[in-house]
Amino acid sequence: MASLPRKEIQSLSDLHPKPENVTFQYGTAGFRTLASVLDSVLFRVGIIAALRSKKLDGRTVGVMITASHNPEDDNGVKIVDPRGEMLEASWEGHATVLSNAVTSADFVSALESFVQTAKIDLSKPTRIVYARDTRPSGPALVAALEDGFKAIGADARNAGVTTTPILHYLVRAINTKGTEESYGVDSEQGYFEKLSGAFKKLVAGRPTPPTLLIDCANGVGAIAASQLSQYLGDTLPFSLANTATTTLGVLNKNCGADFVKTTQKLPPSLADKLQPGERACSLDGDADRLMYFYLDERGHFHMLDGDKIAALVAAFIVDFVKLAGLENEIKVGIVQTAYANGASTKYLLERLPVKCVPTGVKHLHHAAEHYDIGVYFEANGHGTVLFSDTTLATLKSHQPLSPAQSGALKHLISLTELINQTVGDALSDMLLVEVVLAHKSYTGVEWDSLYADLPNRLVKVVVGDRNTFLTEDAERRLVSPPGLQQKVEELVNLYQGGRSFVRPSGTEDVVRVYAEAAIRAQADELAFRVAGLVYDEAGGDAAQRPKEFL
Ligand SMILES: CC(=O)N[C@H]1[C@@H](OP(=O)(O)O)O[C@H](CO)[C@@H](O)[C@@H]1O
Ligand SMILES: [Mg+2]
Repeated sequence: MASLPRKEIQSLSDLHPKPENVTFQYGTAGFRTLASVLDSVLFRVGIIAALRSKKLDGRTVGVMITASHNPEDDNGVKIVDPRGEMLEASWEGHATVLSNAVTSADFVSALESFVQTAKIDLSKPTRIVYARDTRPSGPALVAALEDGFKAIGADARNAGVTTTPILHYLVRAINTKGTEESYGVDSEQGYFEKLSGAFKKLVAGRPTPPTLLIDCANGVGAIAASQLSQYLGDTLPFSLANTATTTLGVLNKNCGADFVKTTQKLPPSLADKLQPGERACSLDGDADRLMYFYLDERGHFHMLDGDKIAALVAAFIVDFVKLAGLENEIKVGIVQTAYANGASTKYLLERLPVKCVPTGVKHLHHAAEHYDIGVYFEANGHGTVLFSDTTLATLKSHQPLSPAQSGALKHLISLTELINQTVGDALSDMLLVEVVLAHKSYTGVEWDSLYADLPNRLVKVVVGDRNTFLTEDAERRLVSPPGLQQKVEELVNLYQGGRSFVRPSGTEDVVRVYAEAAIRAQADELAFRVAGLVYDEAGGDAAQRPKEFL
């Protein structure tokens, strides 16, 4: 039986000491915090990822260094499983424990006991592919990660600076290379060719759409989008904004998908670029989230978020399934979280099965796998469409009975290639939206009119210990602190069309309050009343109470 290279690990680990007084947690988005404290975490993740690969018989696992839409000074790291999916949940706990071992010696002992209890065969090979976004802290963190690889002797491929979804794509492409399930050529070029090739088939014969303005959040999406444009040629003209990937201090600042979703406003930098009647979209810092928006004829801003994308895309896919004569074989379903706008849930429920799951992509992804075609989107614009293996086989073997069926079938197959099924992918989703808009001859206005969003408000509440907040029913109800849920409901009942829920964030040290109601002023009032209630119940200091809380 091979054993861990104790000495190498310990001596390299000494170069990456764990900072005192910091407790790390592998949460919804992996490890994510201030970049300045993450050095030891990266070193250790190098080793943990290697063990994960060994545990999976040497299949390739991914490591992505990014803090997505969070501020530039943050960074983070997450491990990607062989099918391009998020790390299996049980390993999140192991990663947390290992990252918190105090000294190098403690870390090595913790590793040894983990290898034993998890029954990891150390003689297995190790394969890893890793990448980072454009954050200035990236290179140093990559170096720490590489020390981890070196310590355990991992065979690791550097995919450089790229988007999170491209890294997920690479993982799946590497692991399926040369098999029947081949996901594509395992290079960035392979990714761009796959997406652009499918897009061109789907829009063939249609007029060139008006130029799309893309806000790249000054992040890695700017690099990927500009590469993509070379593959698309004039099939989709776009112009890029917020592309300053090397300027300090601008990443995600007053721009990007999270800015648009949380402020429900046009990024100020686009004010002189977007004209009334035109559509645009924003990516986030690692290009896995997408928000669309447009200015109406009077210049008013309208947001088309993840819920609107889900509604647009799901209806389109359902139509093609019917046109292809497959409505009995292939059932389409939707997955949302409690943050989905109530109006979207109502609209979708009238047409399709809809499931609500807890926040976090892995929950949505797993639930979507239960449908033949599962469409999932978080309201914040992270989502994708999954085609089950059976569905893929059905699409391959189905014999169309008419030219119309044959055309629809071909389109469905192209959609399976256009959509990055490993994870939400802003660029792939953007092409998907553009395909639907082109087929339906929709502008932002027609798309927006599918349903009218209920006004809503999201508020953060800083509390002493967010872990005292526990929820049930896909986070829609609080079970602890005791009695609080009932008080929330009493407030909700005072508002027409009111809905509100309270849950601890998985990525920030806050409790989030969401509220919606039939009119804007009421949604705001309900949110701030519930926030005040939460603050007071959690023993918040009266002197520090935010003045907007009611
Ligand atoms: C309200 C909201 O947008 N929450 C986000 C946020 O999670 P929290 O657990 O709410 O902090 O970050 C997650 C990871 O990016 C994302 O999946 C989720 O949708
Ligand atoms: Mg992101």
